[in-house]
Amino acid sequence: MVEFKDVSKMYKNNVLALDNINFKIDEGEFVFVIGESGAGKSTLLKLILKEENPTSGELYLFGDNITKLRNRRVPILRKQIGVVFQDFRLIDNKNVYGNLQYVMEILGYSRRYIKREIPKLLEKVNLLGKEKSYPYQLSGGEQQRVSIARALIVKPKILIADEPTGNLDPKTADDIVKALDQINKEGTTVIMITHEKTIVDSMKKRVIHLEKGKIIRDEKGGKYEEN
Ligand SMILES: Nc1ncnc2c1ncn2[C@@H]1O[C@H](COP(=O)(O)OP(=O)(O)OP(=O)(O)O)[C@@H](O)[C@H]1O
Repeated sequence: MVEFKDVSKMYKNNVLALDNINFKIDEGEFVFVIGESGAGKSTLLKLILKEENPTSGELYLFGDNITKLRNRRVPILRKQIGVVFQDFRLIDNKNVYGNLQYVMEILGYSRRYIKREIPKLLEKVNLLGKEKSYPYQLSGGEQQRVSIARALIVKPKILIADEPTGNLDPKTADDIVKALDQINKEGTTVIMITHEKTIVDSMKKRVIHLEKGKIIRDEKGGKYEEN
């Protein structure tokens, strides 16, 4: 589903953010990407989303080599990937329903479909009944669940979560990870960047550990730190 073959990324300032990366993520996997600040985690995501291109190596997504994908084809690729950010990125002056509706309208879905689909999305993240609430009326965990629902609009094959629990207390963080786990169990591949040791240790999922642009560990059922 995602494959990096000898991928390196050097930015224009000569920083080598990724150094000969090799890994493959299969359909249905749940993978944590961990590593210190500057290890290259965000760069890895940017390559998957085609926000950046590798300096060398080959990148495969859904079986296609996307290394040299034409710009006009990038939106089609992105529609298959949902993204969740640490800072939620909701629209403050739209309520929960409006936040989802807005994105769906931009994507060109019909009014009927939107009306039918929003309750299903909210049900998935356990937010039915909160349609009329504005972001400021929601807890951090609820806001993050709205952003997860928004990421699910396109029915993505892959959900990428970039430190989704970074702004949340431990209990709420745990709920968010459980929501992601449930989405994974329903078939979506999940890639989650995190710094939270307790979450990684409790989930016992695959761990890809980056250090200075290199993968220093890729372990199934791994922990945050090596045993
Ligand atoms: N657009 C850019 N131009 C130049 N250098 C960059 C750029 N983006 C990232 N870098 C550098 O590449 C390296 C990897 O950065 P990256 O953002 O991928 O790390 P990270 O693991 O996501 O860090 P953090 O946990 O702090 O978000 C760092 O040395 C960073 O300064």
